[in-house]
Amino acid sequence: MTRQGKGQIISVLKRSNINNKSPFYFCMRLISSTPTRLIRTSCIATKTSSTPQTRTRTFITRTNSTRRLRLPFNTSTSSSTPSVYFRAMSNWPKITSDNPLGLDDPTLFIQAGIINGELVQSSDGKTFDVDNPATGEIIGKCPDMTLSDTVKAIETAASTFKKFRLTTPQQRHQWLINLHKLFEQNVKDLARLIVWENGKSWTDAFAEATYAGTYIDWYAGEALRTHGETIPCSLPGTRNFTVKQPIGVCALLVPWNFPAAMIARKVGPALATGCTAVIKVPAETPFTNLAIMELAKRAGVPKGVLNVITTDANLQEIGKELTTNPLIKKVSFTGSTRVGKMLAGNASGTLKKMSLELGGNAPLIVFDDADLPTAVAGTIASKFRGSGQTCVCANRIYVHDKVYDEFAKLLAEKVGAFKVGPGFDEGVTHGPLIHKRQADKVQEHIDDAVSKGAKILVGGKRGERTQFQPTVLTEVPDDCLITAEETFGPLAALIRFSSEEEVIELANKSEVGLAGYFFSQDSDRIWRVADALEVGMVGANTGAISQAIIPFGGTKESGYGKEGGHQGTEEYLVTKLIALGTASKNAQAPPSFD
Ligand SMILES: NC(=O)c1ccc[n+]([C@@H]2O[C@H](COP(=O)([O-])OP(=O)(O)OC[C@H]3O[C@@H](n4cnc5c(N)ncnc54)[C@H](O)[C@@H]3O)[C@@H](O)[C@H]2O)c1
Ligand SMILES: O=CCCC(=O)O
Repeated sequence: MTRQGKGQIISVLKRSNINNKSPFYFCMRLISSTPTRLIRTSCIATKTSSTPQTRTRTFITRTNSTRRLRLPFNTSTSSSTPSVYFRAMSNWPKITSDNPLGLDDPTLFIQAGIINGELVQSSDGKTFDVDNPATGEIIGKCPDMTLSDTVKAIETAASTFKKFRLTTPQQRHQWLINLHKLFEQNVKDLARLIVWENGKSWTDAFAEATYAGTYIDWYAGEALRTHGETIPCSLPGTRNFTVKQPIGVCALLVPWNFPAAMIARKVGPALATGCTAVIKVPAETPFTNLAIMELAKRAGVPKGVLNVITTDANLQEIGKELTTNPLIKKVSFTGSTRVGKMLAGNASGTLKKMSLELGGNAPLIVFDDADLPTAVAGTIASKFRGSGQTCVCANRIYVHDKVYDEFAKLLAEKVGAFKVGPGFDEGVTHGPLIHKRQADKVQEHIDDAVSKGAKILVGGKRGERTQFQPTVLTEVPDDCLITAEETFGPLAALIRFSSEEEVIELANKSEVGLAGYFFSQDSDRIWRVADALEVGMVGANTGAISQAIIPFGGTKESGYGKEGGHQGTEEYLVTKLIALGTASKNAQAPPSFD
């Protein structure tokens, strides 16, 4: 469904009479009866008693805005003024001045940090802007919180922990159940916030918001399953058992690429186990995180349990505080290997428990016995999610010589049909990249590979701002930037191989090892290759592995610790042994046998 309307020309700025080919300019005011933000124009210039000429120009503007357009109409002899039509896409939220992001529930748009349940500004009064990567337009502001704000948040989390640790599993289960219900009820608003600040397509954002909710649901169950053990005892008169206790105050540092799912899979286990937290949200995407905090409050999570720091300028010193302050007992970080190593170095001074979910450089192998349509679908699912800005994205695609050309053709057909644009636009499958530097990196990887002999089969071009066309490169040599480091963008690099031994060696050459994928219909090979890949997660005949119920995490320099599954719960617990003795008169000595 699209909304349609007609714009009003307010003035024609220039009209050349020199020759028929000169363009003219006009200034127009677009008036929409519906509160619509994205407008596409299609201009029809009519020559008196002749066929109208149509020129289409796509741009984004606010409702009722004035815009200067330069369009090459061949109408210098015409006496008529062109008309402007616009179409607003149905996924664009309906905005008003008191609901600038067009949320069903505008109170979910929070531009503040959170300490002890209060919405707070920075102690030095500074703020930073958050923009929409599709347009560069500022969508809101957040406090640029300081070191002293962070210390206050840590102290709040520490004092709240003394009480929160005593809550029952049933209470925590109920809060998480309530929160999951709120995720479901507000899934569209969460998806809208994701599109506004991260830029991903509406379909991707909706899928992410739904996926995030599954972590809350899973950890609602986990709250009831933090069982200890009883252990046979070798000491007379003693019984051994273990209890699982919450580790304490957690520092949770979340990235921008999955603004709902990453916080959900850290906050979920923290709440399930009775930990409190200071959450450092990314400057690019704070609003989805903050909306989730508002939902947690509505779910009944007590104040002081989840404290949020928003910062941009003070990132370094706040990151340091969160990884060195002795009140913090655990750090969970998702981001680059470079930053992860630095934070782990900081945290080693007080031996904090750490979970690090860092960069990947996933190999994806298509063997000659693969079912090619399955391999193409799996490659697309893995490579292009979030426009390639996903830690488990396939990065190096090894294709057997015998099926290389056919696979490349099938993949290019699908990738060529993708539509890149602002995430709310109807039909857009892939949104822009988060930063210009991400788009530059994709460009650099393409240029490097092409200079070494690779060919661009489809895509390869930049679009408006940070847009990048989904790209397939063929004949990529194994010694280029793409194979050495994760692109984190919509670039599928196809590398030839001819034997299983060779490709396993190439796949394992990377110093990181998060995910790996392969496609084969030979059951013996499936066992062999799944065993041989040096990664934390393997997708065999699938490109989609992410689920709340699995242990998500990597090996080598992709980090350590798991998120999701029951393993993810353990990360927030300490196991305590209690050896319970009895009065010596009751203790039975072990019998002796002749
Ligand atoms: N594993 C993932 O899901 C993931 C997510 C984002 C980025 N990355 C990787 O990182 C690369 C660069 O992206 P980036 O520049 O956003 O990554 P980054 O590691 O610089 O940033 C990731 C997160 O860490 C925070 N951060 C950065 N420096 C920090 C510090 N000193 N203290 C505390 N927090 C800090 C950032 O604010 C952000 O929220 C990508 O190309 C990709 O390879 C991976
Ligand atoms: O990019 C990080 C995580 C993505 C996922 O959970 O699949």
